[in-house]
Amino acid sequence: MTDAVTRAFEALEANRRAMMVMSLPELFGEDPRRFERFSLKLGPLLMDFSKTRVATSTMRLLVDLAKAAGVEEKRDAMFAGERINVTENRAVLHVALRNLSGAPMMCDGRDVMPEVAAERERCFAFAEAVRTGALRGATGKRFTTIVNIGIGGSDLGPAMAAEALSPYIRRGLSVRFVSNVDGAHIADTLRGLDPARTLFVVVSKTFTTVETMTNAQTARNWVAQALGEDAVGAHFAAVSTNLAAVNAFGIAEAAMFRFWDWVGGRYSVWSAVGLSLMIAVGPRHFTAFLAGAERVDQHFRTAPLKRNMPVIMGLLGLWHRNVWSYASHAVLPYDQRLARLPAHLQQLDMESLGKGVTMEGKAVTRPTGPIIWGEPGTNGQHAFFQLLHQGTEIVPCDFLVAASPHERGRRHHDLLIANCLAQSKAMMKGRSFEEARDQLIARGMSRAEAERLAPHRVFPGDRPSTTFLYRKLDPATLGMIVALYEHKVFVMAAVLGINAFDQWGVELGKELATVLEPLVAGPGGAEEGLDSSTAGLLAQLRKLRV
Ligand SMILES: O=P(O)(O)OC[C@H]1O[C@H](O)[C@H](O)[C@@H](O)[C@@H]1O
Repeated sequence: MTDAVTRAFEALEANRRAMMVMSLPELFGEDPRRFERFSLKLGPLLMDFSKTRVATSTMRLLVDLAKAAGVEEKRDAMFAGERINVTENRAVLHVALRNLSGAPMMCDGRDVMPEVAAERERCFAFAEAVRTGALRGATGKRFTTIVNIGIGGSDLGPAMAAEALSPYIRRGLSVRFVSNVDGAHIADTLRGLDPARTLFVVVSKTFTTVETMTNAQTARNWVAQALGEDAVGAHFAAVSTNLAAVNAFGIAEAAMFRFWDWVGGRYSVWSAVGLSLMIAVGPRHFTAFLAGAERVDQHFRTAPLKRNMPVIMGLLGLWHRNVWSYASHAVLPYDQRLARLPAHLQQLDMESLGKGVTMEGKAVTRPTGPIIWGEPGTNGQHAFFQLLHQGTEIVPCDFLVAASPHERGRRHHDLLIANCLAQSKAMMKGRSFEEARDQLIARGMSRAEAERLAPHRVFPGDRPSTTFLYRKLDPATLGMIVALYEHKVFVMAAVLGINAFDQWGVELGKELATVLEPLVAGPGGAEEGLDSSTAGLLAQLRKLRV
């Protein structure tokens, strides 16, 4: 971390201390224009961060922090195709995948746009053929179910988006996702499916991931058993960067769709990794999804920092994580179809920001990414919101809600919105002891009893939240939301000086699993040298196994 960044953080620390004399309700009280001052609009989407504890001075200092850290230069380096993923020596160009303008994007001195466009066209043609029935299973029946086999970035993005866009899925088609190596997952996924009408899309950047390969093999056997070995080819497509491994699995080149090493797994839904989604919603809606993201990219590249939505999201993330020391961040979509958004953002944010060393390999001096978690409202209200309102941890929250639903009839949606607004208001405003007590007395309770109960009914308030309000959860808006969070993460990593694009932290467990698998499968007696916990668990496993 450079001296300039350290100084910018120190100035923010001082700002925090100064801010502590005023509560959020007081900030609202003193400035009737607080909402206008601390909200941003981008097309159909509004971001209201007036309920975070910031003043104009805070925002100025946060922008100074971004400048000191060279966020703009780093952003431009990403768009210019520089190898900013220094530990894997790769460029980071998922933005090229949604560059519908076709303007050149360079990687190693070459414009990648022609091959991006060509591969997208191949995917679209394949998707259309499945949708229209031009492409059928081995017995001549139309496909009615697409099963996406993948994990991590090869699962979460498309799974999240397919659920979010379910109103746009073609009638008569359904899409399922299987990821876990737990055999229960594929067993439950395949139950009730007709092999003759099922198309598998095996998605793996590396095509070596053990979960995906194991599930793909099981699916292959399932098809072969029902329809015969010769039928297998007609029921599989693959998405990967590893052509040789796809061939070795027996999937023909015509049914293989590729992407590039400059697309990180958690940033890959925009590529052929979105094939299942393309089949489900069709090329037109998928293009709208890309266009939403492209709109955010253009904004991220050109808007001044202080009015740049993903920049502000990232800076508020740093304000909360690094200046106020809040350890977690909740994503609360008041939009049931965004149920998998928290899981997608967990990978996006925690694999990107869960780092302990800087780009130069030195231990970081400040905390890095927060813990990301969440569930849709209103469900969460009846579960963990208790802690959000009265617990001792302060958790900054993102609320997301659409102005209009896809469904007819307004009652459900009016209730949904009212609840969303009520929660962020309650977090901000809280309820004092006196208010709680007087409320109880007004309901006819004795003063003594009211004073006994009131402490339990106090809400400290002053808890920060940001609300994203959008017209409707359509493909373009979903594209915007996902791209906003991607760039938010970019901004945080840029300031913290860490590499957002590698994930070495997932390797050790994989290596150890490879060593342990033969011990789990074997007859025992090979535990020598193992720690006593692992050895003890293996011994007990043998006793318990039926
Ligand atoms: O697409 P694949 O190569 O199968 O990788 C799937 C996932 O597994 C890895 O372990 C990484 O942690 C993820 O970033 C990646 O998305």
